[in-house]
Amino acid sequence: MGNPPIGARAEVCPFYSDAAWIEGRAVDQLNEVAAWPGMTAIAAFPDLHPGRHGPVGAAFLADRIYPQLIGPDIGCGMALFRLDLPRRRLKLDKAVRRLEVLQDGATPDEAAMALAGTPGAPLGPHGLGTLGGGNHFCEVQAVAGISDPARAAALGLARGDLCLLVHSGSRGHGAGIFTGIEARWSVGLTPDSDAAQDYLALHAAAQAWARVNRRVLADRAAEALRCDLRLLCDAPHNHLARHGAGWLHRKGAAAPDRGLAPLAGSRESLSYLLTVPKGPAQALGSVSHGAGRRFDRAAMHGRIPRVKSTQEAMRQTAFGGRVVCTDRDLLIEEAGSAYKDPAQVVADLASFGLAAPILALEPLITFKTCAREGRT
Ligand SMILES: Nc1nc2c(ncn2[C@@H]2O[C@H](COP(=O)(O)O)[C@@H](O)[C@H]2O)c(=O)[nH]1
Ligand SMILES: [Mn+2]
Repeated sequence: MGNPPIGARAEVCPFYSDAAWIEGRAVDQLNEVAAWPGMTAIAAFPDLHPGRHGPVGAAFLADRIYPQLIGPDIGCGMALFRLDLPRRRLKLDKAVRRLEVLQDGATPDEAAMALAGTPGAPLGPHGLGTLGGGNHFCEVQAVAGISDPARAAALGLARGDLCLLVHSGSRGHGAGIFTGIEARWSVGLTPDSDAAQDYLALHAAAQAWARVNRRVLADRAAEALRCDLRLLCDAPHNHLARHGAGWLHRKGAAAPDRGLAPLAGSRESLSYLLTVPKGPAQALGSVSHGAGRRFDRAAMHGRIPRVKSTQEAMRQTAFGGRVVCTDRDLLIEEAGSAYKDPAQVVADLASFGLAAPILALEPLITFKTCAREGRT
């Protein structure tokens, strides 16, 4: 393939309509990354928004490896499970109390057992079974509407059924790997260099660790709710993968799992389960995983007053759901109004033939953090 000549730019393919809320700063970032050495193609999705080292909500194909496009949360993803629990048996306040165990993380024995024999094992058990901060969450949801009855039935899902959506990644492990390599990334790592090989090995471990973490979180939530659960799909959205002769960097762009991907809205809007067909080659086998930020964290502090009455009100949602978040800054920064309209994101993806909704999920309990000493 060879490097493009200096001044050449990767083709940027936007998969969003004029109705999408896209910040100019995110488009500027796309254009900057398009001019990076060795960048060959970029797909931008309707959840696109500015990020620290490049835009979020996009997939980047290059002939070399840019760790900064993946960022610290290597392997972050969304796993959706069906809960074997009738909705009438879910008592919200009791369930909220029981879910507080999620703050603790796995015991060392549980963690060691869950990691044993996986590529994540060398990273060790520290932090396993914890969500982390920011927009990570574990959410009990109910099927609120079905758009594709045949696919929903094939997945064993009907209106009112309960699901669990877990959004988490590799915690401090990914961050440590990223910091360790930081000084060497600026023009990308050539794939056969020692630095690239080291990064790839650590990246693979972090990605596997993150997947185990989502499973452990889900198992602990199901145990707390006294029910069984079944995995529907686990789609990572911050990672590096081979793609033809190049390296595909997904930054907030999901790799579908067996043709399925969750699309998270916010704690105050619907989320969706999508079916993802092969789609156009320019989409680089990727799709949106969320609604995407509309306002950054600092802006949210200007939009929502930090007063007690407002904070209390934010712990209940328009769906009658509960939000477990004792961190007052996080409660504001992650309010539903921080995010774009997920229905518009889904409509844009559908109009480009990238995905179609199977069903919509309403949030019942969004667990983020509670005032209880965790294990880690
Ligand atoms: N159902 C919920 N969705 C949420 C919540 N907080 C954020 N989100 C959505 O998830 C993605 C995550 O983005 P990432 O870049 O950190 O991977 C975000 O775009 C939101 O649309 C929530 O509490 N519940
Ligand atoms: Mn994420």
